[in-house]
Amino acid sequence: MEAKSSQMVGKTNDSNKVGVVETWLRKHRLVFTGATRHPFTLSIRDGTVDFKSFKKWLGQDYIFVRAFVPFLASVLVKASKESDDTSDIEVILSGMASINDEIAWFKKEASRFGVSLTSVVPQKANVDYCRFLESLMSSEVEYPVAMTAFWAIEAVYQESFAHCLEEGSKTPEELKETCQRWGNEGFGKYCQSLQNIANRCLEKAPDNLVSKAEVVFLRVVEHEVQFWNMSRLEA
Ligand SMILES: Cc1ncc(CNC=O)c(N)n1
Repeated sequence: MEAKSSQMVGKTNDSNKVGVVETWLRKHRLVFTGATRHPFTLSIRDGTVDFKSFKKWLGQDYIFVRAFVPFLASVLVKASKESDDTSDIEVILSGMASINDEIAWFKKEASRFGVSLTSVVPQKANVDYCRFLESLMSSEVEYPVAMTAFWAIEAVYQESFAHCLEEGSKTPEELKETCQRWGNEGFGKYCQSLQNIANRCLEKAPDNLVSKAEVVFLRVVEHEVQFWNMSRLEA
């Protein structure tokens, strides 16, 4: 029984099945942790963060978030054509609604920190990440693959910022709102919904698509690490 259940990981149909995403998270634990426990977010958590780094991240992330909108729209289009569950559209739409809020929040936050969003020059890591997003927008990229990227992008932020709000963290008062934005319980539930959608799609997908999605997951994680690295001031 034991041997069978481990062989069937990600492929079982019982209610307490282990999804494909969980198997990747186990297999690539260290890589994923590199993105969700990055020195930049850990410095927010322990209160040692340099506000210049934070401002640099804020300006760069605004550019990324603007590029994320058409990516979300492309996932919505794929879902409307390829998904067999109409609730996927609702989850994606809720993500689009929160991005709308987020753009307004970035403007408010930037003015509070004295960052001029119109004069931010995108750094190489940002340009590379946005280019990667663009490649995923192609109609040639299948829904399960795009959905995997979508989940991973959101999950890295959720796990990173939720950690800054945990018991014992010394996050500076001025940065708590940022951490709340992605670390709150509602955003956690939204990420779980994205993960469930990804799992459901991947379960039905042929092996070659699952492998493609796994590679995309790892590339998202790499891009996220590079993105955090940009906050280094010498960079
Ligand atoms: C680089 C990066 N990755 C993920 C997110 C979170 N998604 C939307 O806000 C983000 N803002 N920036």
